Formats: sequence, C-alpha cells, structure tokens
Amino acid sequence: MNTILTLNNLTKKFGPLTAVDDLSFSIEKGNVYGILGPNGSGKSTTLGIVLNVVNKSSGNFHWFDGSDSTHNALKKVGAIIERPNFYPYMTAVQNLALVCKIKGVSEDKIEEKLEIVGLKERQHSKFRTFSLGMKQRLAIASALLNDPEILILDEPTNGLDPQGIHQIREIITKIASEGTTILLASHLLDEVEKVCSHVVILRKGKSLYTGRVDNMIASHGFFVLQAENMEALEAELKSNDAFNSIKKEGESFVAYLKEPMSASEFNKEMHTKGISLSHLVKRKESLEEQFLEITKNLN
Ligand SMILES: Nc1ncnc2c1ncn2[C@@H]1O[C@H](COP(=O)(O)OP(=O)(O)OP(=O)(O)O)[C@@H](O)[C@H]1O
Repeated sequence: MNTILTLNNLTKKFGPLTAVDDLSFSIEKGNVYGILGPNGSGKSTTLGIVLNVVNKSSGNFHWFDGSDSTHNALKKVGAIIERPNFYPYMTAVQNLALVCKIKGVSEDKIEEKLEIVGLKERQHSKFRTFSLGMKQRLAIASALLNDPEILILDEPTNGLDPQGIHQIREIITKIASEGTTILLASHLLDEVEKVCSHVVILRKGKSLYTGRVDNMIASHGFFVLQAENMEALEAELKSNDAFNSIKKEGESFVAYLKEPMSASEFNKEMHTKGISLSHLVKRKESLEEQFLEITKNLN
C-alpha cells in the first residue's frame, strides 16, 4: 500500500466563491509534497477537507486504500493546521503527556519526539517561556507522538525568524528521511524548492502543476546569449547560481534557468558586471509563464 491520499475532482464552494476547483492529485508514501500558492489560493481549505474539518462540495478523496473510514484513517495522520495551542504554565513534557492522554497513545515516545525537534534540553521549561520557533517545534513533536504515516503542516515557518525557519526545515527534512511522508502548504516558492520533492501549484483553487519539483525547476526557461567578450560571458554563466546548466550552440550560449529571471533583469546584471550582451533572447515553456504569474504574488 503505497498511496497515502487520493483526491478526485475535489471542489469546495463558499457561496459564489470556488475555493477549491476540481482538484485531483495523489500522495505516495515516502515523498515530501508541497501545496504552493499565494494567499487565498485554497491551500488551507484543501487541507481542511482531507482532515474532515471542512465539508467538500463535490468530488471525493480517500486515505490509504480507501477501505477505512476517514475518521479511522486520520488516526494515522499527524497534522498541525492551526497555531500551536498548549498550556502556557505547563512544561513541554507535561503538555505532550496531556496530548498522549487525549489521543490515547503511550507516553513512551515523548522523549524520542522531543529529541527529533531539538527540545530535549528544554523539556522541563514551561511552554510560555518558548520562542515561536520552539512552540512550532513542540507542535511537530506532538503531531508525531502516534508515529503517523503522514505529517501535515500548514505554513510551518510563518512568522519565524531566519534561524527558526532553518530549524523547522531541517526537522522536516530529517523526519522525511526517516520515512514519514509529508504534506505541507506554503506560499513560499523557496521553501517548497528547499524542502519538497513534489509540488501541487494552486491558483484560485485550481492546480496549475502537479509533479516533481525538479521537473518544475527545469521549466523556468532559458536564455540564448552572445556577448562581445564570449570568454567573460562563459565565466560569468558558470559562476552564476541562477543557472542549472549552460551549453554552447553555434555562436551562442544557452543558459537554463533554475529560478525565475526576466531577460531585462539579466541584462541589467550583466551590464553592472561590465559584460555587454549583443544577443539576448528568453524562451520559456508555458508552465513557466503560469509559474511566474503565481510567484509574482508570493513573498
Ligand atoms: N469559511 C469560509 N467562508 C467563506 N470563504 C472562505 C472560508 N474559508 C476560506 N474562504 C475563502 O476561500 C479561499 C481560499 O482560502 P484558503 O484559506 O483555503 O486559502 P490559502 O491558500 O490557504 O490562503 P492563506 O494562506 O491566506 O490561508 C479564499 O478566497 C478565502 O477567502
């Protein structure tokens, strides 16, 4: 049984607004999935539906092979879709012990899970003394207490400082490397590129792209370039992090972008580096245009 979650033509309407529009994708075991889209694109609503807190309007979804009720299947799912909510005057361990009682799982795992999220040393500190990043990490430990098949996170790094963001991303990567499937919603392209193997890009509730992140990155387009000084151009392209690869084609270099960049941006950058381009053409696949349209609203 390798499929964790399947969505078929899932749709959610709030009055006249279609928040999730005919969405279909599946989640396979062992991968890290990102649902990427700007605010209001339907990420949280999608998560809410599959977690049984929002009613769908049409379409369907099922967990695992579909033989269990959603209610039972969700016992194998760990999810954080709201701000972590623990008792401020209780310690990390005491809060997790309470979660174990509520979920009906053994307290044996508390130490191991605190270790995974880097909170073992602070296990006896009261929740109210925790930074936002620590609170988020405790929430992850809490969601892991029943050894779920899949961990679901809604905007896991929202509001955190750069160090907190880095820690959370490292923890997600570590949990995934140990075999837990992950589904996270994010409005940050950068986050999805860093953490996820697969992505569903949403705009206005519709999926624009579903597939591997590396295939998506390969479709940012490419520049066809010539310069007065081709050696200087080649050296610059080789050292420029914006490109996946470069190749010589006739009199030109072809440079494949790994991140969105317009021709005029690149031209300006070359100009400031003293490289005068005599030929600059950008070619892009249609996905890239869709992608840029989404990402211009991000960050
Ligand atoms: N309970 C509700 N009643 C009416 N409209 C809603 C409700 N919940 C969400 N919406 C609308 O559905 C659309 C999708 O919202 P959703 O929260 O799923 O998007 P999102 O991508 O998660 O964005 P954000 O990151 O801002 O939460 C938005 O236009 C939102 O205003």
